[in-house]
Amino acid sequence: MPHLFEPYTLKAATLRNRIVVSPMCQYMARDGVANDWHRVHYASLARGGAGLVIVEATAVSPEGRITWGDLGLWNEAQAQALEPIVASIKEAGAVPGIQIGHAGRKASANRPWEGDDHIPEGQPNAWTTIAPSPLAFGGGLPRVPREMTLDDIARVQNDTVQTAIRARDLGFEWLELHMAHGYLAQNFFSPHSNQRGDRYGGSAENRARFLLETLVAVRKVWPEDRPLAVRLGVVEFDGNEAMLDEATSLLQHMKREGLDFVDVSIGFNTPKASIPWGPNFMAPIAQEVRQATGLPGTTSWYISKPAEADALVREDKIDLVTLGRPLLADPHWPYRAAKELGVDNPAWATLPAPYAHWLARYR
Ligand SMILES: C=C(C(=O)O)c1ccccc1
Repeated sequence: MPHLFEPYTLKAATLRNRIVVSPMCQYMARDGVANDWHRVHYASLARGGAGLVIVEATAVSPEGRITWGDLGLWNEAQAQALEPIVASIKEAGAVPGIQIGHAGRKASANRPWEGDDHIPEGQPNAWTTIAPSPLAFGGGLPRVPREMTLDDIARVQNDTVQTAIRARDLGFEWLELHMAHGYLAQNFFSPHSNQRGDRYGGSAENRARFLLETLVAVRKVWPEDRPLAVRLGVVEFDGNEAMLDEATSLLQHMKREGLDFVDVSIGFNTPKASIPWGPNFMAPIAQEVRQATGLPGTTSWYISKPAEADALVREDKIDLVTLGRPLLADPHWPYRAAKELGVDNPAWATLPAPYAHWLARYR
């Protein structure tokens, strides 16, 4: 059996294979409420055969959205709208996961295909952005965020806990805290965006404090038998070589506090980064982080070929393969990979009966 199609168990979650649908913002919500777009989107991805489907970055509060089209889980109407999505993912045989977070200084933006930039201040659908320090990201995101008070920090951490409780009660079985990609948690962790003089800024330990406190608070409400993960930007590709060591130290501490799994990603916290895009380019970094922390993990970015994805697992670089765009292009990528890798009965190994029956028949 190819390693990519071996089951994977972590705590009480068992994935039918090593393929993960990356949380990918759809920006199609209104007031944070999921709709038919999301129901079809997630059911299709789950029916395509992935082992774990992680629902896109879901905001813990209104000002925590990247754009006005982001999903939210700060109220009961949003929770109710997610119920059928959890059910359809499970019904298709995949594990339902969700990523939650706060956009920090990248918030209050237009949807990527409508500018990918900050909504001009004063426009009716713009809102005040908050972050550790009054430092703008730059480029198309020039707004200077309001510096968070200690009360703001406590509120956002409580918002995150309340969202985790709603996700728990909805039946999500895998929770990922979004601590990457230039959003709020990354804003605290990175010197590019955190120049606070209090206990949340300065040293690496202080810059990690918000992230660690949030992990500890969520762990207290997230069931012990359900995996708790973080997606963390461990490199910035901006010449700051210390960041990987700081991230590794943080993850080691998080593991001691109950973190179960890490999704190794990129900081995306400065427009000056020089990212070495290329096939599977994050895999060696993910392997290094897994070895240094003892955490199981995954990564994504430029992973697209079934044989290469299988090799990443076989060579113990990553435990799970997280795919984004290849699954948008082809939600049945798992079926195609199963065929290519020689899995017996590839249709029945990946697809629901109404599809598998016809694909396996008349061969
Ligand atoms: C919308 C993103 C997310 O939700 O993490 C994102 C941000 C930066 C790069 C890739 C994806």
